[in-house]
Amino acid sequence: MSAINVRSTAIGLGLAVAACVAVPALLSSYWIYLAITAVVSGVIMQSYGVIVGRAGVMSLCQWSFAAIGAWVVMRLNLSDAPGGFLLWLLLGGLAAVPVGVAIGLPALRIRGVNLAVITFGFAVSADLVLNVNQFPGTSELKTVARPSMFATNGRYFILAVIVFTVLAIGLALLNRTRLGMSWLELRHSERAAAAHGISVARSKLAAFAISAFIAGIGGGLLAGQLGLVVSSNFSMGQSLAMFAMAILIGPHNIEGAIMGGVMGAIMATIMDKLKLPQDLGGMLFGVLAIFALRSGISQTDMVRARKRERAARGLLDKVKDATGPADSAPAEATPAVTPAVTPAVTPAVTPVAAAGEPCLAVRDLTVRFGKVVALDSVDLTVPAGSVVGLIGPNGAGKSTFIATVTGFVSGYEGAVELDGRPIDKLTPSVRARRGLRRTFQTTVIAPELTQYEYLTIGAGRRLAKAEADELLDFFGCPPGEVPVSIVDVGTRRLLDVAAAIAARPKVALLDEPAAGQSAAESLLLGRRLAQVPERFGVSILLVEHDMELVRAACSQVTVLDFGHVIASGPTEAVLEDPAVMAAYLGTADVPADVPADVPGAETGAETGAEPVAEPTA
Ligand SMILES: Nc1ncnc2c1ncn2[C@@H]1O[C@H](COP(=O)(O)OP(=O)(O)OP(=O)(O)O)[C@@H](O)[C@H]1O
Repeated sequence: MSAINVRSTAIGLGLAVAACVAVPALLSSYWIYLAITAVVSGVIMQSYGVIVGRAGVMSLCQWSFAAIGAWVVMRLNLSDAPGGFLLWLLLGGLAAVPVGVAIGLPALRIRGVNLAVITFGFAVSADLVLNVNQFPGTSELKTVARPSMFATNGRYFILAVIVFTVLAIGLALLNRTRLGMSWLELRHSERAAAAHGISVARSKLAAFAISAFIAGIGGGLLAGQLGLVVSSNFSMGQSLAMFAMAILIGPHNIEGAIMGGVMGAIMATIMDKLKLPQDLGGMLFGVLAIFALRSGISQTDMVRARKRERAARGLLDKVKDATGPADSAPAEATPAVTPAVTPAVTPAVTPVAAAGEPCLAVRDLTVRFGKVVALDSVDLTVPAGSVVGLIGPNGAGKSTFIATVTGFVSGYEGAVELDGRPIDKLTPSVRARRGLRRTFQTTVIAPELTQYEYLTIGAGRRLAKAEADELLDFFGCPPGEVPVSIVDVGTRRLLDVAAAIAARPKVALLDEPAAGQSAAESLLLGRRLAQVPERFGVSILLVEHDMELVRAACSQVTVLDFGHVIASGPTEAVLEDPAVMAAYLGTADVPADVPADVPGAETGAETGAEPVAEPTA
């Protein structure tokens, strides 16, 4: 499921070999030199691909990392250090890593444009330092000694292609790991990443470190190409133009890195031939990049998404044909839950408390937002092997309860215990890894992921295809290859629930998972959720407004009103309690199965966005 695409890799390798044969044999020395420039720029583009394209961090200082690589290579060359050029290249890349991590540290607290300003500041400082201090060897005119095998420009082109290819394969493998996929999730929502147990800090620092390493290698290659480098080779203008190009093209896709490299090399030549100032090229990319930023998607992402969606639509049509018109039967005709798969084959991954024992125990929980007391001394227990409902009118404090228990709201009073152990001091990502997963009222899933990939992120481990298929079938999601971009909002919520369950946590806290579903789909989901503890070994705390769903899923219900628990106990008894109906529905005369999202205005409470602080992971 997460293996590297063999066909694309074989085609890519074939093209690389063809270029290595054709370029030195067929092109004049001028064009060979330009081809080297394109490949070296392509290497540096790959560093933008990691930090800007995948992790979504606005880094404007990749050329400064490249300068560090070049500096190390030239320094080692000047002192005739042992090991030769290839070792120096590696050391140049490694030397950029601690600087990348240091620049990444502010990124743990700062985002977006503010972070761009910090990286810009570093690039400007590096520019100043390089202007004052020459690169080693420039005053002695000691040019970099290339390896004898790659001494000529034709041969050096081959070396550059080898380095580019090795990095591209390494990144393709990395992108399929949890770390690589976590970058995509970070780009879309740090909260969602933390809820999946991803350490936001570690992922961001890793992105900075790896991108700095690649840029450092690129800088070292440039030093080998030019023999001697000067500060203007790593100017701010260059950095900005490459950044703009990265936004526009999307160098996290291999074709984007190649196109970026080629355009970077050719643009300078075209400007030269047209006798136009070089900065004009950078400005042109800058303008185009603004359009890319506005649309939120790079050119290569757009092309890839269209291709993938076309293929997935075919797959969806096939599934529709296979299942026939039964799927489009009226909502009322929906039968009792009939999962299309064989009964549970996958045992729970995390050991859970014995059935009936408290798995999640919350005591005396009080949360204040200024003068608003969102939760007031709330006690709630989720016994192992059960589905517990948490209901109440809009603004009662349900989402705040989930956010607090999962660590997204700090500074609360009370105690939260998971499997008998206090977790109050833990960050959201650590709580998630301990076995507490949550979904959000507003689902944010990176649209470029397939459902399989999203489940893998949620699971936090390699997921067998059969296991992923079982989960998707169980929750009624389309086939796993279908990209999230063409999945409707209601199904994305189900996918989110499936991803939470895929982790086999001790408890999954689901915040209105049925929003966007029809009444029949919602009822079906309720019946499915009721099976989850036995089938997947996961207990559930369910926040919902749909009383039919709550009846179908929950054995116990706790009712909140203005942050207070007003009732708690077996579902039917609680839902028929006149005090609950009065509080929840506004009148005891209204039947309990009327959807309860209507009278929220009676409380005068705010609804909507997730009331949480930024994750502290
Ligand atoms: N970040 C915040 N700052 C200030 N007040 C907040 C914040 N988050 C929540 N509140 C308030 O806390 C109370 C509980 O809100 P919460 O969103 O938890 O209710 P809810 O029961 O989940 O509502 P809904 O059913 O509409 O989702 C509300 O009065 C809300 O306005």
